[in-house]
Amino acid sequence: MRKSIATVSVSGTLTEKLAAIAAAGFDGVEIFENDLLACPLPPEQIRDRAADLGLTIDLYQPFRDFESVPADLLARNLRRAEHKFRLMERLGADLLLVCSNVSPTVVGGDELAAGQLRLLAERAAERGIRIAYEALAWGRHVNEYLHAWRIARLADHPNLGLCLDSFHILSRGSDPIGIEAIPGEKIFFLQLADAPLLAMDVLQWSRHYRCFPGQGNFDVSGLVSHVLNAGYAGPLSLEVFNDHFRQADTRRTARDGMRSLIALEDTLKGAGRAHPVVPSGFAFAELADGDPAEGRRISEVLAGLGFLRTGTHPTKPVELWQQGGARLLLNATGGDPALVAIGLDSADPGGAVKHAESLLSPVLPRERAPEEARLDAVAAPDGTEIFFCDGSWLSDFEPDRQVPGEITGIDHVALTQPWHYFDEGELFYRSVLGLRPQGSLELPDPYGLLRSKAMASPGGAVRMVLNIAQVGPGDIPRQHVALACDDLMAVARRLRAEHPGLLLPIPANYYDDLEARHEVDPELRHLGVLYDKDERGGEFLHLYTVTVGRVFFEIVQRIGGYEGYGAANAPIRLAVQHSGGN
Ligand SMILES: O=C(O)c1ccc(O)c(O)c1
Ligand SMILES: [Mg+2]
Repeated sequence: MRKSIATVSVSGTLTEKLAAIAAAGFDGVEIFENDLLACPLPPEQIRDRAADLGLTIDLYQPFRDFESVPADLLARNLRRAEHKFRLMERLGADLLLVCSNVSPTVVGGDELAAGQLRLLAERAAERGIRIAYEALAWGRHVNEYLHAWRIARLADHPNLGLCLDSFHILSRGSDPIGIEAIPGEKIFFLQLADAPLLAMDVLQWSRHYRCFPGQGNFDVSGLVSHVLNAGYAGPLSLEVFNDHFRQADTRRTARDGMRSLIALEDTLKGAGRAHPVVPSGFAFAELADGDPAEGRRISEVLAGLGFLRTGTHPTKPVELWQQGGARLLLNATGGDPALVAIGLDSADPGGAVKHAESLLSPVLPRERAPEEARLDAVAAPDGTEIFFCDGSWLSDFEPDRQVPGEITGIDHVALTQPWHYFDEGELFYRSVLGLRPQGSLELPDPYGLLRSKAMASPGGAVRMVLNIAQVGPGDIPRQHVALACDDLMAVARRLRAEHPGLLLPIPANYYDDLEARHEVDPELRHLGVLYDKDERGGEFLHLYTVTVGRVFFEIVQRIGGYEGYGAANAPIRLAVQHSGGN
């Protein structure tokens, strides 16, 4: 299908927007009026610029507060419309979006609205222009798409049809099945936006929190399938009002929008089928283990946790450390200790990279000696390298040894996202890796708020937590690797006895509160182990190490089907980390 985007969805000036939208591979644009008003170019040059870039101008918008008005206002509104029609001729646009009236001066009655829209459509028809009528979710009288359709049907003019906007429909909880009763040729335009579920005024929700399909909680692809069943053949057009997008890099946002439409098409094509390349587990996590300023190295922490160095790469300064099913690569190429890459077990690494590439992810070049294992990798939006592994990579690290120990594997990794690319990260991990969102949270931090989203593969073999930290002066964005074990109390006892300096200290006040809420083993307090319990009785025991560079480790034990991440305890950790408990 043709792909379009409203210029309001990305940052920049109109000419920057057009260039970025074309570079991202869109076929067309909706020109948002404010972008045009602020542009120094005359409409003819904007038209030529778009054409040179290979973009069609699919829609001009919005035309506000037109219908259901008293007679004197109608005359003024028609005059206003004539001006916009002339502008559209100069711009080479033949579809005008008219959104439902939000003004308190509206006079009610479908007959009146239909009659006035019919007049507008007649005037438009004289110039070969069509009108797409859109029910804004906060429209004064018309705020449901089926109401807009009843009025358009009453008006009964070939140049009057509907603009359907997924946000307005889904934010009100309207059932999109009704779209199938609208003749496809009367749906003149389809605008797509997703949004997180928020309990707030719908206008504020729409103007600040929309996001690209796949980044929020709406079933946008389900809505699109109803629109296609109705016989709609126009473009899929993104229309997103988002405070972060307005500040983010123009080209990057446009590319992300394109990724969301490609993923949406994949979902429509593969409806009901499993994701093609969902990973089956963590092959490894790779950490840069340079010389940290404070002297401690990740390797010391790993040794304390019971890991053994089992191999060294033949040509690169990379060591393999193992314990149980957990494999960590330490890369001594310099830089502050940080989590730089994740290896995922994949049945088809080549296919996984192709899939990632089809979703516009940069494929990483790998310089490798001819005898080394083939590695397929792409870059995630946060810069983390994602490797797809079929097991052959381990042969680089002969001899591969079994290291029995308390740790059984990698439970999850927590990555810090740049704040203005948080939604991009979620879409990447959902579409490229087939992870499913498990929920999002906002957690108090002594100096701000931590926004966090958890995602997991079906079955939970791969779990990731994406955080955006508000980083204050002197703070570092932290990442962590959570290691699974079967007996956390035993691990804690040993660490407390042998390496007490590796453990993050937990305040006594936490245990006073914990003991008020749950009947817990008093030993938790003595060992500094944190505890959580879910509504279904699942339990979670965990502890944290101190931070080295940007990285710390968590050790976790899941009991009774616990699916969370101990979010209730994260604010305690953040406060201790901030207060120099490291
Ligand atoms: O927020 C608005 O005013 C607005 C304008 C035009 C649209 O298409 C829309 O969905 C919302
Ligand atoms: Mg809209």
